[in-house]
Amino acid sequence: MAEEKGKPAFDKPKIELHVHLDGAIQIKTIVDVAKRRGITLPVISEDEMRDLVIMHEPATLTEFLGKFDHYMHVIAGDREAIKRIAYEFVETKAKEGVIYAEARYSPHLLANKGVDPLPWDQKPGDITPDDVVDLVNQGFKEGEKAFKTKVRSILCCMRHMPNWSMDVVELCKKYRKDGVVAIDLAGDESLNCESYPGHKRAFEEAVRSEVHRTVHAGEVGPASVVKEAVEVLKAERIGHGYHTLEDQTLYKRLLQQNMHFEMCPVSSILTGGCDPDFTKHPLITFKKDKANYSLNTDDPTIFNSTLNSDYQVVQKYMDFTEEEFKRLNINAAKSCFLPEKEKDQLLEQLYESYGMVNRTGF
Ligand SMILES: O=c1[nH]cnc2c1ncn2[C@@H]1O[C@H](CO)[C@@H](O)[C@H]1O
Repeated sequence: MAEEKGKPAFDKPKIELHVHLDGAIQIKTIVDVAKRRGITLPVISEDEMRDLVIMHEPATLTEFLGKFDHYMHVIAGDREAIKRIAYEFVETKAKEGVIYAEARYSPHLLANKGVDPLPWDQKPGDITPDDVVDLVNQGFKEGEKAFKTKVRSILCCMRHMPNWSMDVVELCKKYRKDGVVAIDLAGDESLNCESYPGHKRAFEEAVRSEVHRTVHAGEVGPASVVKEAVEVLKAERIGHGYHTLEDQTLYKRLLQQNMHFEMCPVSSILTGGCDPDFTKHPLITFKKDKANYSLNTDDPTIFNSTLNSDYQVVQKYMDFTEEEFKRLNINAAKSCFLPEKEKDQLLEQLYESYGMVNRTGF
């Protein structure tokens, strides 16, 4: 899904709330780091590597998650690489006109010490999940200085690794005043929490310590996963949530509660979450109902996309207007996990650049 040429669909400041740091790594960086570390990749050139990593056709979430296996071992366990991907992330977002982003990742999946089992068949090293958070913070801070885009982290628990989740919430608490704004649950949502109490306990601790919460739910899985995210894990935002529409009672209740849905249109097709016909996309219903949602890239490396691709798709196939783009970005700012004062400043910045004197109705 290459970016279409021409003028950006919405050439104004934007907010992005759902993007995986490890799904937003430049292919060039992967190839460079592999060379420096003497890691052999399955292919040689940057073009071949891109071809291997990107999804060309709609597939399944499981096939999509398999794409990370091609390159995570290159970045994991390497200080310079972890810092570099964070710094370059800020640069990319600044170029896309994003003034504030919440980037998510699993600190465990980038570590090579203090994580059981060690991911990606790595040799043991000296980078713990805590070190990973610190390195990403350094990259984001240097990036913010250079490119003026603010980025904060959301730390992911992984559905298939419930024994990591307590660590994740503890890291959220430790870094709450230093770059980390929330906890997430990512990975294969067919594994529910009833059978994985580790996540439930971590999210209970998040509630107790006032750590913000978002959960991947209803992306490819049924509405019951969304229900569980809201009722059991006390999610304040839903990652994706397309399949919420299959339970109209739940959908109406969440509309009433003004629940925020982090929508990723390009992603939703390629992961098999939604019908490939964009003109039938659930987002059209969310828009009609004036729901609270944002537009996001999710994993731009693997979808070969930019934030503009997502804006272009909804403009072209779902009749999104400039007014709707403004409305959804204001909703994103209102639903972001920054402290209230910083959130107000962000909103002011949007109102001003959108030329909105009358702020009612949004
Ligand atoms: O769309 C998605 N749905 C569920 N899990 C995802 C998605 N994109 C990425 N990840 C998973 O989240 C981890 C941390 O960033 C990634 O390594 C990947 O396994």
